[in-house]
Amino acid sequence: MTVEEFAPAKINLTLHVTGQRADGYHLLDSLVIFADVGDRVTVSSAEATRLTVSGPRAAGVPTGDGNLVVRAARAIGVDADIHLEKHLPAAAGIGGGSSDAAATLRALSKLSGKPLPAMPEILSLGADVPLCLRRGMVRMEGIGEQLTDLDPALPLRLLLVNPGVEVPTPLVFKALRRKTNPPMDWPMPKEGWIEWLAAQRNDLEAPAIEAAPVIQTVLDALRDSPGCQLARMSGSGATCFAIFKDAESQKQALEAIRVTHPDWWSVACAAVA
Ligand SMILES: C[C@](O)(CO)[C@H](O)COP(=O)(O)OP(=O)(O)OC[C@H]1O[C@@H](n2ccc(N)nc2=O)[C@H](O)[C@@H]1O
Ligand SMILES: Nc1ncnc2c1ncn2[C@@H]1O[C@H](COP(=O)(O)OP(=O)(O)OP(=O)(O)O)[C@@H](O)[C@H]1O
Repeated sequence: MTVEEFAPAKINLTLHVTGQRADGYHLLDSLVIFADVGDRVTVSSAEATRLTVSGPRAAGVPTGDGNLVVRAARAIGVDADIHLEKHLPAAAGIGGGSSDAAATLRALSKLSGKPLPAMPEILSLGADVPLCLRRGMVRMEGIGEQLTDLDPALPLRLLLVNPGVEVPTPLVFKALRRKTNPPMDWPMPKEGWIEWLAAQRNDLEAPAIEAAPVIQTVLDALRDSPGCQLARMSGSGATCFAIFKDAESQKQALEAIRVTHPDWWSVACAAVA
């Protein structure tokens, strides 16, 4: 038996850092959606766990214990042949490894009939792993363990753009100067949602730009694109997202960015329900 699971990119539409715990982990308030672009995890029963990786973004992805997919298989306690088809850039703020781990847990749970591990174990795989088991639009609080499912995401027309620099998450959190910042304005409104979103923040954007100034170049390119309603960095970067007013402006912006920056990873996508 073979089970296949999609591992979508997660997009932090907002990421407010509201405090820091004694163990160093930061308290977050984040609005998250999932994109219809992502990796693919396929599992089949085996005597011992073995991981193979292919796909356009496979280069440099670990195939041993360093891969979150293998750690996820250990956590649920199911041996399998696992194949990871990698489409998302790594260390990019769109949850590549975390989403792969979540997809692996789901796939191995279906394959074996075993339930998913409990929250503390899932969280220990990575602060984003519990989040990546969800779909739709989610509010994430705590260090990533407090999750509230919201109404399904609006049919957003998005671009994701990554300039090809890997920004390690710990480095960006460390570079954040003010650890206590206001949470999101809540509740979020149904009318004037884009304006509300524009008034929220990603507190990791400034420290990530300090580490990798090209992120500002990405944001400028997106904001200068006709029809762009909002552009912001996702997670700890360097991937940025932009929301477009219609399909035509989304398409034109993608074409223009691919011409001016053929070395950047850029895709058009929508939110998955
Ligand atoms: C920035 C986000 O992507 C937002 O969704 C996540 O909070 C990061 O999630 P993640 O990559 O799964 O994070 P982990 O692998 O658990 O942690 C990597 C490192 O990020 C920092 N970290 C992560 C999450 C958090 N709430 N506070 C932190 O300070 C810690 O230095 C930690 O050592
Ligand atoms: N399945 C995986 N895919 C990509 N990288 C992985 C994977 N498992 C482990 N890694 C390692 O984890 C590091 C971080 O990659 P990942 O794609 O998880 O990024 P991230 O930006 O930290 O995600 P997040 O949005 O959760 O912060 C990589 O440099 C890589 O060495």
